[in-house]
Amino acid sequence: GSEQQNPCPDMNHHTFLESADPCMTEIENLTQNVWKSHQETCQFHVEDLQLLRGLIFTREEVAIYHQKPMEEMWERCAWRITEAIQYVVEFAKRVDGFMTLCQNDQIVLLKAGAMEVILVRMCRAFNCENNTVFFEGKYAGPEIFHSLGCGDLISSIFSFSQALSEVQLTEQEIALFSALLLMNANHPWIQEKGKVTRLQCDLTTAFKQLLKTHCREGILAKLPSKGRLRSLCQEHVNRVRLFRDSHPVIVHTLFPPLYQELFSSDPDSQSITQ
Ligand SMILES: N#Cc1cc2c(cc1C(F)(C(F)(F)F)C(F)(F)F)CC[C@H]1N(C(=O)[C@H]3CC[C@H](C(=O)O)CC3)CC[C@@]21S(=O)(=O)c1ccc(F)cc1
Repeated sequence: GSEQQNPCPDMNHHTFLESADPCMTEIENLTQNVWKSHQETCQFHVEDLQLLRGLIFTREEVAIYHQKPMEEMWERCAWRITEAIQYVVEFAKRVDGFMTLCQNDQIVLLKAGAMEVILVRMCRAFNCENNTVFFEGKYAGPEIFHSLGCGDLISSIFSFSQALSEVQLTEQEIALFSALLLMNANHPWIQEKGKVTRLQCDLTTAFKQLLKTHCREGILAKLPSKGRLRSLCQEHVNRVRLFRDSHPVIVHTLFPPLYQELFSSDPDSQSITQ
């Protein structure tokens, strides 16, 4: 009879949608919102980064970078990471729910997670075929960062990007993974733990739902562990502090304020979400 065709005979089409599991559409809306926020706040579109892979620094250009003093190279990278941080701040502000958090929690989450999001975003600008990354207009191998004087950190950044690019994350996966890296309710300084936990759990549901829909659950085992990302970022912070302590004047005059706040030690430095 008609019951077989229509499992809920007493509901016509539109009431069925309204009575469908609301959190399902909420989760789908959240996925769309995070994906859109990511697309709007990346510095480069992944298609452009792919197209530019043919543009690689020549040996002569690399030699010029090697002649640059350490301070200049640090200042160049500092500006670039400050720029990247500003884009990540904008990403966070566009993720549904983030702006409902109190100012303190927004700052704590960004200070703890911005660098991790930048490292995940970096894998879009990384070419694992020749171990190069997009930097200042062309693709460069690790040797171009030689004058920074932190070869081990650079090689760990490159091997991290190598491992992550093998997962071949889609933009949607990068978007949701990035949002999850930021929404970490377990951070000790969080004041409204409940609100961040709710955001974290909705984003986890959205991420799991996305992976399930695209039969991509297998990547969960290949994603960098929280510990791996955290230790890499901690290594960054230590290096930057090391450089800052040995070049106080440079850092306080030339380094962008946002960079100093992000890498500064005191956890309650003023807001970075102006
Ligand atoms: N100052 C710096 C610094 C700056 C950067 C990184 C690390 C550091 C430190 F690791 C250092 F210096 F020690 F190497 C630091 F400081 F964090 F410790 C990694 C993310 C990079 N980055 C990107 O890859 C962007 C991310 C966003 C993406 C997009 O939105 O499309 C475009 C590409 C932004 C800054 C940048 S970089 O390009 O200067 C760079 C520097 C070293 C390196 F080995 C590779 C790249």
